[in-house]
Amino acid sequence: MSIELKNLSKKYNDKYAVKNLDLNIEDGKITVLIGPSGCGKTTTLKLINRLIERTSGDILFDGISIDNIDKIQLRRKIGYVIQEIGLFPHYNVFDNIAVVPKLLGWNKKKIKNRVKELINLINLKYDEVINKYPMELSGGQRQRIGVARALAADPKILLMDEPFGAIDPINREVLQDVFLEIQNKLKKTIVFVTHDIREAIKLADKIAIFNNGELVQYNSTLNIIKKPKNEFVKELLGKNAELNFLEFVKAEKVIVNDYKIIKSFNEIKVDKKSCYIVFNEKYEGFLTESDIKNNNYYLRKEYINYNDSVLEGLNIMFKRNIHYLPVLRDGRVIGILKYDSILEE
Ligand SMILES: Nc1ncnc2c1ncn2[C@@H]1O[C@H](COP(=O)(O)OP(=O)(O)OP(=O)(O)O)[C@@H](O)[C@H]1O
Repeated sequence: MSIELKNLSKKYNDKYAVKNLDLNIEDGKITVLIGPSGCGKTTTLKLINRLIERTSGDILFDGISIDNIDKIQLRRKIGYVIQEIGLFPHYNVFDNIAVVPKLLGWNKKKIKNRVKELINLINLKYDEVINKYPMELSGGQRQRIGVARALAADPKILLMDEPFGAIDPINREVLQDVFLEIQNKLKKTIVFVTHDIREAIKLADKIAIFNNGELVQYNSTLNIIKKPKNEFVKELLGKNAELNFLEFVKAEKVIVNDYKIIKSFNEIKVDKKSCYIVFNEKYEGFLTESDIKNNNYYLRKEYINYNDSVLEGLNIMFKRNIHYLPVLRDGRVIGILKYDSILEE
């Protein structure tokens, strides 16, 4: 479900918390809102969820104004995850996740199946956690339960306000990876607030940079890194933005399809593909255009997985002195990393 913010403003007394905000949040993508404290990120999330009312402008969901959507209907379409998650301390994990399905009047069997499915999705073991109370869980586990709870009624939109902010750096990385896996499967429309530029680079399809209630720049992660609009954006990105990008962004985000899959060498034609991938039941290896020109039909075996970082891919390329690298997901080729075009869009 897409969300369009149109000339949206929110004033408290005489001061703008959000000012003349135009933002098209794409369906099925992760949009990250980032900026200094007090710049209006949380206010924007609350406006979308109608926890607070706007002063002026409009918010459209798949083209329909928020004024024409029933508040309860709207909330059902939206899951909300916050930093100190707010799990109910006297409910066990099962009851915490089941809050919304129970409100919706689902039957017991449907609720149990859904809770099981969600525990599986967030990579926890059902029997180990299901009867525990929030205080018996680690911070990371609590946060996962919070995500499961927000997803319980299968909302189309997920609003996440610094959901991993209070987690230590190592567990944070794990949670981010789990989160990306979940998004890969579910393709929700996600608006994610963070302070942490590394987190933004890792998770975002698009980044919206805020300052003083106003939108400074909105673009794909790579375009922002390549063309920061002004000094403020440059400073926010920091010195190592390109390196962060290579380190944190998953290979699948920068693949190209400039390759051909073949079952035998007979299928090789001079059709200007940069790379031929030999694939029978499973991946066997690849040849590059120059291998073919040089009559070198010795299959190269390297590849990386879709969720490895681009930097890992580059590492292999440097070591093996190659410019291409097949990217696999569940044993299938989903594209190639191409040295020349990694930082292109
Ligand atoms: N209920 C309120 N009453 C008055 N002012 C408010 C209220 N809520 C927010 N503000 C002000 O609106 C501005 C934007 O706040 P908001 O919480 O959206 O910022 P933020 O970018 O999420 O900050 P942080 O990263 O610190 O959470 C701030 O100046 C804040 O003080």
